[in-house]
Amino acid sequence: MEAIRRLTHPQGLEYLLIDTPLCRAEVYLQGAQLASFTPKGAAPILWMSDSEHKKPGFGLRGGVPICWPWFGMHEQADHPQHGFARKLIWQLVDQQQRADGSVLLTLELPQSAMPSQFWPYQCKLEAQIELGRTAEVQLTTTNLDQLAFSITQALHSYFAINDIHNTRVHGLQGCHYLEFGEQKVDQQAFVEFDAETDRVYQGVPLQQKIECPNGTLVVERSNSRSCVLWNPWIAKAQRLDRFNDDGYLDMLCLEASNALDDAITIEPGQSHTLATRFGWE
Ligand SMILES: O=P(O)(O)OC[C@H]1O[C@@H](O)[C@H](O)[C@@H](O)[C@@H]1O
Repeated sequence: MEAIRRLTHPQGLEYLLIDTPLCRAEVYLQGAQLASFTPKGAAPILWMSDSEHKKPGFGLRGGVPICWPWFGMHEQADHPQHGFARKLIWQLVDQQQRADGSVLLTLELPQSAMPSQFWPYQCKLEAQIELGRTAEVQLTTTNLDQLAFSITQALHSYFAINDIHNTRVHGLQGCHYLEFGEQKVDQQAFVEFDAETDRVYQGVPLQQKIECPNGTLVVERSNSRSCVLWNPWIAKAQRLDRFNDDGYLDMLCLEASNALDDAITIEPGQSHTLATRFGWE
């Protein structure tokens, strides 16, 4: 069987199915979205909502959505939450199987697909997804305009932690975060969960570990000044589309971001690459 196959989901979205001695993964062209990733012989690393219908035009609720060129709500109400890149069709521009058994995919969001009412700048947006025993997603923004522009962004990873009541996140002790409008500091050695959690940590170390019953996930970020920790808990799970009421029990988002005040300004001719890498320890 070929290691990389291009398939079409029954609802119409095209995706790549990667099956190598190292891992099995799916990457949707919509949003350049890594939708599943399982190292061979190990538990799945990424979570996908059981009620996700995968219809074109909806961001997939799971895997690693790419939030770009802004993260979260925009100050202008008609701008979609988390930007537009996650709902558009990207192009596969390169695929490689490397000597070490890993696969490297390169996808690009064509400028012509970018809605000019939200994004008047000329730029190149490229995602590289490397799939081996670990996975890495890199998002490179290159300014091809005459003017500088600023972005916020996130690689919004949904991790399959199999029991939120028995999950701890390490690597955030002493870090400042903003949650529901309040500035706080994490005092404990680890974060545990017993309520809705929606935090933007700023100036955090570049590695966190998520300890859950399936094992310990190591999550690394680069060129990421902030990270987001999100679990909707009971009431928000009930409000969310394409999210089962009990979906909050086995997912946790730990997102590589440049969010809020951490906007990145990119000068003409310059590039910026945000990346995250994750795998079982
Ligand atoms: O429903 P969306 O647009 O995919 O967003 C999901 C969540 O994404 C998180 O990153 C935000 O911190 C949450 O506030 C938000 O609810």
